[in-house]
Amino acid sequence: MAETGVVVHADPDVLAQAVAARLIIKLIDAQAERGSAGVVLTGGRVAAAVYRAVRDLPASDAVDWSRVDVWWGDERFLPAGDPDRNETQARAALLDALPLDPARVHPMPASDGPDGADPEAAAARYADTLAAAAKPGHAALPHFDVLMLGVGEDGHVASVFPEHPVAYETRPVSAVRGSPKPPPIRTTLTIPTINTAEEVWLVAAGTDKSKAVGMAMAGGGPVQVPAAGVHGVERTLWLLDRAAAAEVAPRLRSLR
Ligand SMILES: O=C1O[C@H](COP(=O)(O)O)[C@@H](O)[C@H](O)[C@H]1O
Repeated sequence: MAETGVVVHADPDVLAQAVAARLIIKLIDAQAERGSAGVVLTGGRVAAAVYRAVRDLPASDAVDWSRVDVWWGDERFLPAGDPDRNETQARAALLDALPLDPARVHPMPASDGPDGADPEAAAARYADTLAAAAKPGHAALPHFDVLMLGVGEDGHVASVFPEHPVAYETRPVSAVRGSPKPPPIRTTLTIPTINTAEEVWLVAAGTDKSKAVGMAMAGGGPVQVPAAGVHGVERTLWLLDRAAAAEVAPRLRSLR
């Protein structure tokens, strides 16, 4: 049975360091077990801090980065290189410093990419990219060892926003129009796709996240609080700082 864990760290810096260390170990273990590793990145402030911490931790040399597949959970549909793209942020904070195999880095298409400014076509293209990396005989998705998510103040994860049509989407990847958080057009893995990951880590820091985290952990509805609807096949981990954990019931805080 899949387990759920909650780990609360003192502050955002300690949280970023701890998540970075955990990620390095997870990738090392995945490579020892399967020969390669697949990670799904997220965007946002805490994610950027985690990426910088991975870059700066000497233990990251123990990962064979040439055998890591890098995917994204969501993307702001903007031109390549735009500073607001999650890809741009991850490259600047971490990826540019790693000896990755460029063929194994899979950003979501940009708005000046092969499909132009058509996010539905970009989402379909990303679904095809995922399917092409799937193991024969498996569903049309590759193996995700770990999928990281930030948590929005409104409870969104990736670009699945509360009460938005994307919260009901069953295709693997979706365009998002009318996002309540700028920019308005995005692409995202959908909840059913997120929930195929071996481990899902929800990483949140700060008081502004405490309400959403508290509601998600208290069993909020997945359409009203998308963070409540995600889970890993083997493990779901809530990785929080004290401020973000402020509204988590004490009995849930001790889950391991
Ligand atoms: O727009 C987005 O926001 C969320 C949360 O970001 P944060 O800065 O509040 O931590 C992020 O998880 C998502 O990937 C991104 O597109």
